[in-house]
Amino acid sequence: MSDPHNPTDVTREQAEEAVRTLLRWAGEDPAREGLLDTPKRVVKAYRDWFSGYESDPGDYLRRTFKEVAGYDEMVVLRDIEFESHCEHHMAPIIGRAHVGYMPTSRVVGISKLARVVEGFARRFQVQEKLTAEIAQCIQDSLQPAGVAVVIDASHECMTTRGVHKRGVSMITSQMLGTFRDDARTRAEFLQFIGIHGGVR
Ligand SMILES: Nc1nc2c(ncn2[C@@H]2O[C@H](COP(=O)(O)OP(=O)(O)OP(=O)(O)O)[C@@H](O)[C@H]2O)c(=O)[nH]1
Ligand SMILES: [Zn+2]
Repeated sequence: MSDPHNPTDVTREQAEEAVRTLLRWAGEDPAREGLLDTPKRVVKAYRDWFSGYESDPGDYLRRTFKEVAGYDEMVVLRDIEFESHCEHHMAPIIGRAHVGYMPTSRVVGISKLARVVEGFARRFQVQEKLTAEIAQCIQDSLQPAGVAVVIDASHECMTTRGVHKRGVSMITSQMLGTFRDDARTRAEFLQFIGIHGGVR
């Protein structure tokens, strides 16, 4: 029977077996009582963490509003919290995204910008790609005069393993159109999101 939430060729049973294999690799006994339901829970958690593959984030931006009489300045949504996973270690990336765009004739329901962030975050990512994908999706869908995306995130592959550096955050930005070409527009956006001359 086909499962609308599983567009892949991997069955749930195969995914659960892979979790049991990893448990054994870590030194555990998957048959231990406390771990019996763990593969089922992990597979369910994966459907949540990686639900971004089930949708095209651009679809969230199809519904726009034309009646914005007189408004011709930037729209900024700041501090959009997100969780993602790095594609190198499958470890969490936890952070905030700030998104701005300069509407031309149409605006979008503001929650939809956060949905676009979620749609790309709930995939395996590198932060640079996540930043660029969000910006390009908004640019392609709304065709505004410009888009700005800044992401500030911490990578658990750096904090809980490997180099073990806590408190480090990575900041990336992707500026398109007027945010890229006009220093004053970019500065206003950075001021709106609370980054002044690099100090938050
Ligand atoms: N540029 C970038 N690097 C990332 C991101 N997420 C994780 N990384 C880095 O990806 C790199 C992978 O490096 P490798 O040397 O292949 O992996 P590794 O041996 O596990 O490296 P260490 O983390 O240094 O132990 C590491 O430096 C990670 O910190 C990201 O979103 N962007
Ligand atoms: Zn990583």
